[in-house]
Amino acid sequence: MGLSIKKLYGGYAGQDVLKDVSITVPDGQIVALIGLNGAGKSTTFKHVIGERPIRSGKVVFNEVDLVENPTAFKEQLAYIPEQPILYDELTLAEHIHLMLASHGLDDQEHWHQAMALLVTFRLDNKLHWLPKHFSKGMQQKVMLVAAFSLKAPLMVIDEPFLGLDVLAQKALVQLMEERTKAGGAILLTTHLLSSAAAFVDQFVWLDQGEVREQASPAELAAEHQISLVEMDELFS
Ligand SMILES: Nc1ncnc2c1ncn2[C@@H]1O[C@H](COP(=O)(O)OP(=O)(O)OP(=O)(O)O)[C@@H](O)[C@H]1O
Repeated sequence: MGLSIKKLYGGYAGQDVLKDVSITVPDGQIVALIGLNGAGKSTTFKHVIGERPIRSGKVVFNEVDLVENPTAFKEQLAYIPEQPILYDELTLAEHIHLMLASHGLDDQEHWHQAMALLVTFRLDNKLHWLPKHFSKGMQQKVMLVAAFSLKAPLMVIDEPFLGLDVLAQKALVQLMEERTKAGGAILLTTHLLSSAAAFVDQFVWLDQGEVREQASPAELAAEHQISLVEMDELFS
Protein backbone atom coordinates (compact mmCIF):
# COMPACT_ATOMS: atom_id res chain seq x y z
CA MET A 1 0.00 0.00 0.00
CA GLY A 2 1.06 3.64 0.28
CA LEU A 3 0.90 6.19 -2.50
CA SER A 4 0.57 4.99 -6.07
CA ILE A 5 0.79 7.39 -9.02
CA LYS A 6 0.00 5.48 -12.20
CA LYS A 7 0.43 6.65 -15.78
CA LEU A 8 -0.14 10.28 -14.86
CA TYR A 9 -0.46 12.84 -17.64
CA GLY A 10 -0.89 16.49 -16.73
CA GLY A 11 0.33 20.04 -16.90
CA TYR A 12 -1.20 23.40 -17.68
CA ALA A 13 -3.61 24.86 -20.22
CA GLY A 14 -1.87 24.49 -23.54
CA GLN A 15 1.21 22.89 -22.00
CA ASP A 16 1.57 19.17 -21.38
CA VAL A 17 4.26 18.64 -18.78
CA LEU A 18 3.92 15.13 -17.33
CA LYS A 19 4.02 12.11 -19.59
CA ASP A 20 3.18 8.65 -18.28
CA VAL A 21 4.51 9.34 -14.78
CA SER A 22 4.34 6.32 -12.45
CA ILE A 23 5.73 6.57 -8.92
CA THR A 24 5.21 4.47 -5.81
CA VAL A 25 5.77 5.62 -2.23
CA PRO A 26 5.30 2.55 0.01
CA ASP A 27 4.13 3.08 3.60
CA GLY A 28 7.18 3.51 5.82
CA GLN A 29 9.35 5.04 3.12
CA ILE A 30 10.77 8.44 2.19
CA VAL A 31 10.87 8.93 -1.58
CA ALA A 32 12.56 11.97 -3.12
CA LEU A 33 11.56 13.35 -6.48
CA ILE A 34 14.68 14.73 -8.17
CA GLY A 35 15.41 16.38 -11.50
CA LEU A 36 16.72 19.56 -13.06
CA ASN A 37 14.79 22.86 -12.97
CA GLY A 38 11.62 22.52 -15.01
CA ALA A 39 11.62 18.69 -14.93
CA GLY A 40 8.06 18.65 -13.57
CA LYS A 41 8.52 18.00 -9.85
CA SER A 42 6.23 20.78 -8.56
CA THR A 43 3.73 20.01 -11.32
CA THR A 44 3.59 16.39 -10.13
CA PHE A 45 2.91 17.66 -6.61
CA LYS A 46 0.15 20.00 -7.80
CA HIS A 47 -1.63 16.99 -9.30
CA VAL A 48 -1.01 14.72 -6.28
CA ILE A 49 -2.49 17.23 -3.82
CA GLY A 50 -5.45 17.87 -6.10
CA GLU A 51 -4.55 21.51 -6.81
CA ARG A 52 -4.61 20.85 -10.55
CA PRO A 53 -6.88 18.36 -12.33
CA ILE A 54 -5.06 15.38 -13.79
CA ARG A 55 -5.48 14.81 -17.55
CA SER A 56 -5.34 11.04 -17.22
CA GLY A 57 -3.92 8.43 -14.90
CA LYS A 58 -4.53 7.54 -11.27
CA VAL A 59 -3.40 8.82 -7.89
CA VAL A 60 -4.31 6.44 -5.06
CA PHE A 61 -3.32 6.41 -1.38
CA ASN A 62 -4.15 3.34 0.67
CA GLU A 63 -6.93 2.42 -1.77
CA VAL A 64 -8.48 5.92 -1.74
CA ASP A 65 -8.57 7.40 -5.24
CA LEU A 66 -7.88 11.15 -5.49
CA VAL A 67 -10.35 11.73 -8.33
CA GLU A 68 -13.14 9.44 -7.08
CA ASN A 69 -12.90 10.51 -3.44
CA PRO A 70 -10.97 13.79 -3.14
CA THR A 71 -12.13 14.61 0.41
CA ALA A 72 -11.12 11.25 1.87
CA PHE A 73 -7.82 11.41 -0.04
CA LYS A 74 -6.99 14.90 1.25
CA GLU A 75 -7.90 13.96 4.84
CA GLN A 76 -4.90 11.61 4.80
CA LEU A 77 -2.54 14.21 3.40
CA ALA A 78 -0.30 16.91 4.87
CA TYR A 79 1.26 19.14 2.22
CA ILE A 80 4.07 21.63 2.71
CA PRO A 81 4.56 23.95 -0.27
CA GLU A 82 7.89 25.43 -1.29
CA GLN A 83 6.69 28.94 -0.40
CA PRO A 84 5.11 29.20 3.07
CA ILE A 85 1.41 30.09 2.98
CA LEU A 86 0.54 32.08 6.10
CA TYR A 87 -2.25 34.38 7.20
CA ASP A 88 -1.19 38.00 7.79
CA GLU A 89 -3.58 38.56 10.68
CA LEU A 90 -3.07 35.32 12.66
CA THR A 91 -0.46 34.70 15.36
CA LEU A 92 1.71 31.59 15.40
CA ALA A 93 -0.53 29.98 18.06
CA GLU A 94 -3.63 30.82 16.01
CA HIS A 95 -2.10 29.21 12.92
CA ILE A 96 -1.62 25.94 14.82
CA HIS A 97 -5.14 26.04 16.35
CA LEU A 98 -6.61 26.73 12.90
CA MET A 99 -4.69 23.90 11.26
CA LEU A 100 -5.85 21.41 13.90
CA ALA A 101 -9.46 22.62 13.67
CA SER A 102 -9.53 22.52 9.88
CA HIS A 103 -8.51 18.85 10.02
CA GLY A 104 -11.12 18.05 12.66
CA LEU A 105 -8.49 17.26 15.32
CA ASP A 106 -9.10 17.74 19.03
CA ASP A 107 -7.15 20.85 20.04
CA GLN A 108 -6.27 19.75 23.60
CA GLU A 109 -5.20 16.31 22.49
CA HIS A 110 -2.87 17.58 19.74
CA TRP A 111 -1.63 20.87 21.21
CA HIS A 112 1.14 19.28 23.32
CA GLN A 113 2.50 17.58 20.20
CA ALA A 114 2.51 20.93 18.39
CA MET A 115 4.28 22.54 21.37
CA ALA A 116 6.97 19.84 21.32
CA LEU A 117 7.54 20.62 17.63
CA LEU A 118 7.68 24.36 18.36
CA VAL A 119 10.37 23.64 20.96
CA THR A 120 12.28 21.49 18.45
CA PHE A 121 12.25 24.35 15.96
CA ARG A 122 12.93 27.01 18.63
CA LEU A 123 9.65 28.86 18.07
CA ASP A 124 8.03 28.11 21.45
CA ASN A 125 8.74 31.63 22.73
CA LYS A 126 7.06 33.23 19.70
CA LEU A 127 3.51 31.93 20.09
CA HIS A 128 1.99 35.40 20.05
CA TRP A 129 4.01 36.75 17.15
CA LEU A 130 2.59 37.24 13.68
CA PRO A 131 4.52 34.85 11.38
CA LYS A 132 4.42 37.50 8.65
CA HIS A 133 7.16 39.14 10.73
CA PHE A 134 9.28 35.97 10.78
CA SER A 135 12.32 35.29 8.59
CA LYS A 136 11.91 32.94 5.59
CA GLY A 137 13.40 30.02 7.54
CA MET A 138 11.16 30.67 10.55
CA GLN A 139 8.10 30.78 8.27
CA GLN A 140 9.14 27.44 6.79
CA LYS A 141 9.34 26.07 10.34
CA VAL A 142 5.75 27.20 11.03
CA MET A 143 4.63 25.19 8.00
CA LEU A 144 6.59 22.17 9.24
CA VAL A 145 5.16 22.39 12.77
CA ALA A 146 1.61 22.70 11.44
CA ALA A 147 2.03 19.81 9.00
CA PHE A 148 3.76 17.43 11.42
CA SER A 149 1.15 18.20 14.13
CA LEU A 150 -1.46 16.56 11.91
CA LYS A 151 0.21 13.12 12.02
CA ALA A 152 -1.03 12.54 8.49
CA PRO A 153 -0.18 9.13 7.02
CA LEU A 154 0.93 10.79 3.76
CA MET A 155 3.22 13.82 3.66
CA VAL A 156 4.09 15.69 0.49
CA ILE A 157 6.90 18.22 1.01
CA ASP A 158 8.24 20.54 -1.68
CA GLU A 159 11.89 21.51 -1.06
CA PRO A 160 11.79 20.91 2.71
CA PHE A 161 15.29 22.21 3.44
CA LEU A 162 15.06 25.53 1.65
CA GLY A 163 16.02 28.31 4.06
CA LEU A 164 16.39 26.02 7.10
CA ASP A 165 19.43 26.35 9.37
CA VAL A 166 21.55 23.24 9.99
CA LEU A 167 19.88 22.44 13.33
CA ALA A 168 16.44 22.60 11.75
CA GLN A 169 17.56 20.45 8.79
CA LYS A 170 18.79 17.79 11.21
CA ALA A 171 15.57 17.98 13.26
CA LEU A 172 13.49 17.65 10.10
CA VAL A 173 15.31 14.52 8.92
CA GLN A 174 14.75 13.01 12.38
CA LEU A 175 11.04 13.90 12.27
CA MET A 176 10.64 12.36 8.82
CA GLU A 177 12.39 9.18 9.95
CA GLU A 178 10.16 8.97 13.04
CA ARG A 179 7.10 9.42 10.85
CA THR A 180 8.09 6.66 8.43
CA LYS A 181 9.02 4.32 11.29
CA ALA A 182 5.43 4.83 12.47
CA GLY A 183 4.24 3.70 9.03
CA GLY A 184 3.85 7.04 7.25
CA ALA A 185 4.74 7.63 3.61
CA ILE A 186 6.68 10.76 2.59
CA LEU A 187 7.17 12.16 -0.90
CA LEU A 188 9.48 15.17 -1.15
CA THR A 189 11.46 17.09 -3.73
CA THR A 190 15.04 18.17 -3.29
CA HIS A 191 18.04 19.45 -5.20
CA LEU A 192 20.37 18.34 -2.37
CA LEU A 193 21.05 14.87 -3.73
CA SER A 194 24.10 13.94 -1.65
CA SER A 195 22.43 15.00 1.61
CA ALA A 196 19.19 13.24 0.70
CA ALA A 197 21.04 10.04 -0.26
CA ALA A 198 21.80 9.58 3.45
CA PHE A 199 18.16 9.28 4.53
CA VAL A 200 15.78 8.64 1.61
CA ASP A 201 14.71 5.12 0.71
CA GLN A 202 14.30 5.83 -2.99
CA PHE A 203 14.94 8.52 -5.56
CA VAL A 204 12.60 9.13 -8.49
CA TRP A 205 14.50 10.83 -11.31
CA LEU A 206 12.19 13.01 -13.36
CA ASP A 207 13.50 14.20 -16.73
CA GLN A 208 11.45 16.49 -18.98
CA GLY A 209 8.20 15.29 -17.46
CA GLU A 210 9.06 11.58 -17.62
CA VAL A 211 10.28 9.19 -14.95
CA ARG A 212 13.73 8.08 -15.95
CA GLU A 213 14.32 5.87 -12.93
CA GLN A 214 13.00 4.96 -9.49
CA ALA A 215 15.69 3.31 -7.38
CA SER A 216 17.41 3.38 -4.00
CA PRO A 217 20.34 5.80 -3.62
CA ALA A 218 22.76 2.84 -3.54
CA GLU A 219 21.31 1.35 -6.74
CA LEU A 220 21.39 4.69 -8.54
CA ALA A 221 24.95 5.39 -7.40
CA ALA A 222 26.16 1.95 -8.47
CA GLU A 223 24.47 2.20 -11.85
CA HIS A 224 26.01 5.60 -12.55
CA GLN A 225 29.37 4.61 -11.06
CA ILE A 226 29.46 7.32 -8.42
CA SER A 227 29.56 7.11 -4.64
CA LEU A 228 26.67 8.25 -2.45
CA VAL A 229 28.56 11.39 -1.42
CA GLU A 230 29.03 12.24 -5.11
CA MET A 231 25.28 12.03 -5.78
CA ASP A 232 25.19 15.73 -6.69
CA GLU A 233 27.11 14.72 -9.85
CA LEU A 234 24.22 12.50 -11.00
CA PHE A 235 22.86 14.90 -13.63
CA SER A 236 26.25 15.79 -15.06
N1 LIG B 1 1.63 27.85 -13.87
C1 LIG B 1 2.24 27.37 -14.95
N2 LIG B 1 1.71 27.58 -16.20
C2 LIG B 1 2.32 27.06 -17.31
N3 LIG B 1 3.45 26.32 -17.25
C3 LIG B 1 4.00 26.10 -16.06
C4 LIG B 1 3.44 26.61 -14.85
N4 LIG B 1 4.22 26.21 -13.81
C5 LIG B 1 5.22 25.49 -14.35
N5 LIG B 1 5.10 25.42 -15.68
C6 LIG B 1 5.98 24.72 -16.61
O1 LIG B 1 5.98 23.34 -16.30
C7 LIG B 1 7.28 22.78 -16.47
C8 LIG B 1 7.67 22.05 -15.20
O2 LIG B 1 7.76 23.02 -14.15
P1 LIG B 1 7.86 22.58 -12.61
O3 LIG B 1 7.63 23.81 -11.80
O4 LIG B 1 6.99 21.41 -12.37
O5 LIG B 1 9.39 22.13 -12.54
P2 LIG B 1 10.26 21.70 -11.29
O6 LIG B 1 10.86 20.36 -11.61
O7 LIG B 1 9.47 21.78 -10.05
O8 LIG B 1 11.41 22.80 -11.33
P3 LIG B 1 12.27 23.51 -10.17
O9 LIG B 1 13.38 22.55 -9.82
O10 LIG B 1 12.80 24.72 -10.86
O11 LIG B 1 11.36 23.84 -9.02
C9 LIG B 1 8.21 23.94 -16.86
O12 LIG B 1 8.39 23.89 -18.25
C10 LIG B 1 7.42 25.17 -16.47
O13 LIG B 1 7.68 26.23 -17.35
